[in-house]
Amino acid sequence: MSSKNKYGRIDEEIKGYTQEEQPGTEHTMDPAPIYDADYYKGSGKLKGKVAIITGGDSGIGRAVAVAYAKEGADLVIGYLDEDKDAEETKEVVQSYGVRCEIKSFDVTKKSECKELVEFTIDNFGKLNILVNHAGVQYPTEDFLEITEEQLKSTFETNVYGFIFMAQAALPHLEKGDAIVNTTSVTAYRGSPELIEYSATNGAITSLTRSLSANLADKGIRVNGVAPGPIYTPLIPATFDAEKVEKHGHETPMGRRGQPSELAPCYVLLASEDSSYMTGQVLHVNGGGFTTT
Ligand SMILES: NC(=O)C1=CN([C@@H]2O[C@H](COP(=O)(O)OP(=O)(O)OC[C@H]3O[C@@H](n4cnc5c(N)ncnc54)[C@H](O)[C@@H]3O)[C@@H](O)[C@H]2O)C=CC1
Ligand SMILES: CC(=O)C(C)=O
Repeated sequence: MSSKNKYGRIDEEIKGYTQEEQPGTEHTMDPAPIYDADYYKGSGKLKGKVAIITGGDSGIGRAVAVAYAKEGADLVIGYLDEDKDAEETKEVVQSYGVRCEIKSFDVTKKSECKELVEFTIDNFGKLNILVNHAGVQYPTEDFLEITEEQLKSTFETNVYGFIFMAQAALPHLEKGDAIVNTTSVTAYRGSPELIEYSATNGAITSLTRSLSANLADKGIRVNGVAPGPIYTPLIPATFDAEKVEKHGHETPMGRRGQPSELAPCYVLLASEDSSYMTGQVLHVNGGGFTTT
């Protein structure tokens, strides 16, 4: 296990490199992302809860899985096809004494989203928390080169997938349960080369606000987290080596974030500690970006 937290690694310079395909893989990343902060101690905030995390095999999703495990939640991890990462996540999560099941699925297919939820109910008998995190991005400098296929993939994964998962989960959610959606800083400040991706994140932010209003009277809360530049497989799998090397350098804090630095926000939004919060987005981005 490569990434127990060391504060000393947070500022680490990273030499640029890339991965061949998306989704990328975490077990091939060097240095490995930090997903398990040893200063983060659980205190039973999610004890007895069952959570689904889409895209939970790696990156931010993996760090959320580890923090949820430390807080006592049983987990189902949904992911596209990165079996080795998913197995590794399952192993780490289980080391914290909770149950974890993993399932490969395609979030763009409504039927497979339904199957992931049914798999959860079959294994755990209930569902309390849905973390919508699976996503794709295709950096494209020339707006005219955004193909219909790319547009479809981005919207079907990042927007349709979130809605399909929420629809599948809703019949099982009760008062006190929660949905947490991952959006992005790009929804708030735009991105010249992630145009349709930023638009999907704008949609996720709006979805979060609207669904929160729709479900408020049921006592089901819907909130979001908007990460800035975070070191995950998505980055070397989609950006060139120079961008990977400089990722996050533009932020006021002058560095990329690590997945472990976001996980506490996902714990907060899933737990009773945020019982009067709904329709909100927490911004974890190294500072300075517009957050309204
Ligand atoms: N890493 C970053 O700098 C930022 C990431 N984000 C968001 O984080 C999410 C990406 O996660 P990261 O943790 O960065 O990277 P990651 O590469 O670890 O995660 C991507 C996940 O999406 C899943 N996925 C992709 N297509 C799928 C499909 N069709 N069906 C099921 N699962 C699918 C993959 O299996 C993988 O687990 C996205 O929603 C992205 O918008 C937002 C802002 C910044
Ligand atoms: C900011 C953002 O969404 C990425 C992927 O860098």
